[in-house]
Amino acid sequence: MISAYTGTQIREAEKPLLDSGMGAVLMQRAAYGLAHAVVSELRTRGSRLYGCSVVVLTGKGNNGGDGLFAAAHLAGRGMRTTAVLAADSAHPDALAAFERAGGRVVHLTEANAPDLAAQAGRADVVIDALLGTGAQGGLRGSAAALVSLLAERPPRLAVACDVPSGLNSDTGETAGPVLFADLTVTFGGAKAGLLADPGADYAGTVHVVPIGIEDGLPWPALRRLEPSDLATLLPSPSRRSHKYSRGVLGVVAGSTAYPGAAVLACRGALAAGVGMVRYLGPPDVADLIRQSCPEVVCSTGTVADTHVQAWLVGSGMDGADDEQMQHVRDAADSGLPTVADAGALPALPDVLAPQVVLTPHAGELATLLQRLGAGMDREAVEAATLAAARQAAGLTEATVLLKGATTLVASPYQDFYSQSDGTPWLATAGSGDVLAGVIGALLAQVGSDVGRFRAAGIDPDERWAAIAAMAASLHARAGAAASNGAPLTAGRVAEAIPGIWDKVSALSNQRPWERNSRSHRLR
Ligand SMILES: NC(=O)C1=CN([C@@H]2O[C@H](COP(=O)(O)OP(=O)(O)OC[C@H]3O[C@@H](n4cnc5c(N)ncnc54)[C@H](O)[C@@H]3O)[C@@H](O)[C@H]2O)[C@@H](O)CC1
Ligand SMILES: Nc1ncnc2c1ncn2[C@@H]1O[C@H](COP(=O)(O)OP(=O)(O)O)[C@@H](O)[C@H]1O
Ligand SMILES: [K+]
Repeated sequence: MISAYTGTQIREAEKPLLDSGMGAVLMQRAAYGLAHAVVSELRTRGSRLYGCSVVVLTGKGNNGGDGLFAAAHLAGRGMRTTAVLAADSAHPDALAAFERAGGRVVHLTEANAPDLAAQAGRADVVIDALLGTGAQGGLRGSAAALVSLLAERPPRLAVACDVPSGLNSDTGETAGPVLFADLTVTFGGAKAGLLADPGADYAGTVHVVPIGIEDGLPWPALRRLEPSDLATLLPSPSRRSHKYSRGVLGVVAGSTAYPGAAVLACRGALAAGVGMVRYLGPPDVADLIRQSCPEVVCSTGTVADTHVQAWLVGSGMDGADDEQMQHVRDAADSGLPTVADAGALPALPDVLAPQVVLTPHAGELATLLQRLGAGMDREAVEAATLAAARQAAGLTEATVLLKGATTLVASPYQDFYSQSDGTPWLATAGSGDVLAGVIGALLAQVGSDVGRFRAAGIDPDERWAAIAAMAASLHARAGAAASNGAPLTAGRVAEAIPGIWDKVSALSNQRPWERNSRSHRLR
């Protein structure tokens, strides 16, 4: 499990060490980790090190200090280093070390910003050390001008020091221009803003460098499940299992206009290991399901007389079908874990419960928030995904999974997950229906297995968010595997799920020391 923290949490964890006079040591660790990451990245790219040109953009705070000390290390390896000082001062010890190592210093002004941007654009490496966790708002003045110009002609390798400057390290929100990084080298722990869109767009690959504050870190602001977590959390049947003990999912989905959504939701659920799927819906949709997924049991009863462990409601549903909408409300009211997708979202009461997992994309979340009186349109949701998901979970008291390139899950309590394991090829019609099926299948199988989550360090009351994150990760990994860089259809995402399940389950046999490393990369 990868944990991410707000800038404030990281600074509080640093404080006892700073108070005991360890500040310079922490900075050296950060700078060495940054320099080492730059060297590794250049080697991976097959670039030479000696004579390689490095431009470090520096602000006046400790972030600039990290950048200057790192550049001093790189100068010591024979790289041609230039520091662009964007403020009227710079970290004095770091600047002195940089100059001693033979680095060249230039001062940024409004007038020379275009020249320096052109120079940085030609460099082999640009290190962005303008602002870190101490940023108040975005880049301003000549630093903003430089970064805007650099965006037009980006360098071969842009490396952000701790966070891309101008990005809010707590939320991933931006104010003003931000340089897109290929690699963000972040210190002491991942910052939550690097794992939530739009911050994740700017961060590139995130590399965490431990600096010795890790034991003082609090409960993370955000977590990310890794394959080894899936290996621990995914169920496997015991020798005496039968289809009912393995979990039955009830599906209320599809309409005459969108019958395929019900089929895809059922396929997602079947592929994700559920013991049985029972379908409740219009006869024409049921006929299509019988033809496409003969494993599904179609019935005509009500929610109350359909015996299941979890419900999936809403995919491809038509709000005009009163009977179906009544099923949706009954399922959400049943107390059973329920995934509520697409057409179910407008039909549900405002206040729900944590075992109800809502699965909006940004547009649907904006509509939901507007209904609840929180005025956010789609653009506002996309600009502040973490805040929007948190607000929706708080207002509805449900678990909210916000779909997108990064999928965020917010529990109504304190747990948040960010999964980004997929491929943009997943943005294809029906892909969300498959995801709803996977969530439903996992709710039915492990929703009541409190011990499984407690053993994995997850508060049992917060397990609904963990289940949604597990499903998002499985779905995204299946999509990436099925696509392999080429176009994808939703049905193929479902087909790829058992293969991914098998692959990650194999990790549970791995030796624990193979799962840990001191410094790690986030995919
Ligand atoms: N505290 C420590 O000992 C450590 C801090 N580390 C580094 O220190 C960074 C935090 O350092 P600081 O607290 O000095 O903060 P920053 O370096 O992020 O920047 C703060 C400085 O920039 C100015 N500033 C803030 N917002 C601005 C804006 N929008 N435009 C222009 N100037 C602005 C502030 O007045 C302040 O002088 C971390 O991101 C990390 O890189 C690491 O060296 C590890 C150890
Ligand atoms: N750019 C992207 N990169 C990775 N995954 C994406 C991207 N865009 C969308 N997805 C994923 O694809 C799925 C799309 O779901 P949704 O928008 O509900 O589509 P539909 O309604 O057609 O089924 C979600 O799981 C979402 O997280
Ligand atoms: K930075």
